[in-house]
Amino acid sequence: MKVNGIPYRSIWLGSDGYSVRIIDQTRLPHEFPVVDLTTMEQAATAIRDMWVRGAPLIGATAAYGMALQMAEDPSNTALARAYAVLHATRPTAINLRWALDDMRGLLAPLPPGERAGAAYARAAAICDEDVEINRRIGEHGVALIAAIAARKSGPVNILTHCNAGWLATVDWGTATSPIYQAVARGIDVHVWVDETRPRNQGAHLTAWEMASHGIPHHLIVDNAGGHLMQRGQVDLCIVGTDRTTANGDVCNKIGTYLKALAAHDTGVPFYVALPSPTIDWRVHDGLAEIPIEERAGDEVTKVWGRDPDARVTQVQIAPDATPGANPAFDVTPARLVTGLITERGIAPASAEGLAAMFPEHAGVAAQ
Ligand SMILES: CSC[C@H]1O[C@H](OP(=O)(O)O)[C@H](O)[C@@H]1O
Repeated sequence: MKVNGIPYRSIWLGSDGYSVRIIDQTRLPHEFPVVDLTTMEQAATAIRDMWVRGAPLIGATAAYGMALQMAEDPSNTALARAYAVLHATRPTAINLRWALDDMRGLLAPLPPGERAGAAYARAAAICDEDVEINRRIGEHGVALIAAIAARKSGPVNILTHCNAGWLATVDWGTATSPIYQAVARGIDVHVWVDETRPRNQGAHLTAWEMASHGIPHHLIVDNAGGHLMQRGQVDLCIVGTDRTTANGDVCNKIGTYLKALAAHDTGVPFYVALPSPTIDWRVHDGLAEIPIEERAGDEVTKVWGRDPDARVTQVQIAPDATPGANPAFDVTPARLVTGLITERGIAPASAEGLAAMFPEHAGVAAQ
């Protein structure tokens, strides 16, 4: 997307043809630092410490992490170590394993001398594929927004949780792609942006995306969504996902389940924007099988922001003696999901719905 009129992706190859450039998202919205990754270990750090985050972008960064390793040392030992180090960075987003399996499957059979070139080419292709997938998600999802706009006066009020924007992907975003495409078509929208404690990806990232794009929006506390739904102030919920099971259970940022419960109770449509690499076809019970990342407690007891002297700093909001508990994701059962907006169309949140949309995976899902 454009930033001050300049088109950006969230990850791109440096002009040297070797380094990988990213935006350090931990510094947004107050700074926009572009960082050069030059080693696999730096790519792992970027994922683990959430300089980059969002399932598709995590996968893309891991793919380039493998390429950086192959450029430095294309041996079988280095390939295995790169897979292990990158895979250990974060446990929940399936795109990480998907990308690493894709890269290892490509590279392992190749002679070491051919691995670096193949790795960079495949990492670039994964990025391009993500952009096209998200563009298509937008094309399918915008119809939902247009249908609401056709039957109401005033803006279509959309609630989203965390950041499933272009910053969470290579471009367009998943949950935001229908919003961007609605705006491009002149549809009047307004976005309720959940701040999304404790990392505040909504406040720091989604609000920044909406403001940068001139899209009307308000930042709200996570606990306000149900209240707004009860009062008819939310027409549609669209969220992202980090891993969706073969039967449509959706793992996403902590707090998503509570929004889905409120939407179900108030009759607000609750859609999940779902690129197919985020489907884990081997999993059928999200609650039982999806690993939920536990992050540091101080992400709960401390918060980042800009002080009156314009310094980006961290302050403590709880007593010294108070530990934080910090599950980073939750699982929304398929029964609470109105539909899954994929790059091929909108599917019911069910095994049948996903198998019909992606018949080539039906065999794996049936196991
Ligand atoms: C398009 S995936 C976005 C997804 O990723 C976020 O998690 P995190 O920021 O921790 O990587 C969040 O769950 C978003 O919905």
